[in-house]
Amino acid sequence: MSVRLSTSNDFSQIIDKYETWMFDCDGVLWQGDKLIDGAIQVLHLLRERKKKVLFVTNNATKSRRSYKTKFDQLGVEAHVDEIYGSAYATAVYISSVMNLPQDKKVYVIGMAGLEEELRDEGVAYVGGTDPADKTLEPFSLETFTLDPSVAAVVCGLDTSINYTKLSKAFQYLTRNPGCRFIVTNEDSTYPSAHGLLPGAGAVSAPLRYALGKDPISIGKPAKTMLDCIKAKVHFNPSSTIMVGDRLNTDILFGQAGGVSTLLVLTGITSESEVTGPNASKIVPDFITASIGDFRSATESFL
Ligand SMILES: C[C@H](OP(=O)(O)O)C(=O)O
Ligand SMILES: [Mg+2]
Repeated sequence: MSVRLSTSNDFSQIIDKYETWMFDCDGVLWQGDKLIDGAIQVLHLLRERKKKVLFVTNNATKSRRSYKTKFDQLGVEAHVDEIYGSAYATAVYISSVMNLPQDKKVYVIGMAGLEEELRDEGVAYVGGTDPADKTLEPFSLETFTLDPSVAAVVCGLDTSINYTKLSKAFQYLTRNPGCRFIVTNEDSTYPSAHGLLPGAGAVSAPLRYALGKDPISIGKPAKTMLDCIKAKVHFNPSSTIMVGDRLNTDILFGQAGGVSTLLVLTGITSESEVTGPNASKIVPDFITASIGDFRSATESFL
């Protein structure tokens, strides 16, 4: 059973216990461009207490650099080397784990942030934000020229997803021998400031269905994301806590990495999913309504 945090003493004890804090972003720190109440103060408090702060997001629409800009615009202190996004982890996976040969490239379904991370890792790509693919014209297989150097299809959240992109991806995956199918993450939904929208998993779902094949998924809960963090940051799992709003990504990710987990209820997961009669089998160590609740920890030091 999860421990429900409520008193200022509960929050103080958690702060004392954990040295490394991994924060999910959408649904924990913000919803779209709207900050969660108290997030700035709580992050400030953790930094004051010399905690290590990391941001671990499945949202692949932004690169680490563009996340830094978002943090700056929202007035939240963050440094590029603290930010781990699934776009970055995907680019690192392709360049350093898959070792994509220099003469090969990937076909991208995704946005500018994913392209930026691929460029930074020296991965050549086609598709993505190319205006030629951003069309509502019917796709013509007759006039399509298959690029034999495409060795992987990478799919992330793409708010301009269309039939042309899906068809091209399908052609590469079925006609280029050995072409790999990689997704940045599989979140079924995305918590915008105004409510839920289809997530990256929903964007790649038509391809999975058409191919009858599961992709390699890089983001939480996959170990690939954790390996990417471990390659750069040293942390002791027993004094690390993962704070997230989704059970099957954030909380599973934390559990797989052997770190403690805290669920907040400002994003995807509702209270009934953790406490109701049909509660999920994924049980976080701690639950609180919002990250802002940690502000009350300051009260116990007054
Ligand atoms: C919602 C998720 O981002 P995260 O919650 O991991 O920051 C995503 O954009 O798929
Ligand atoms: Mg989230």
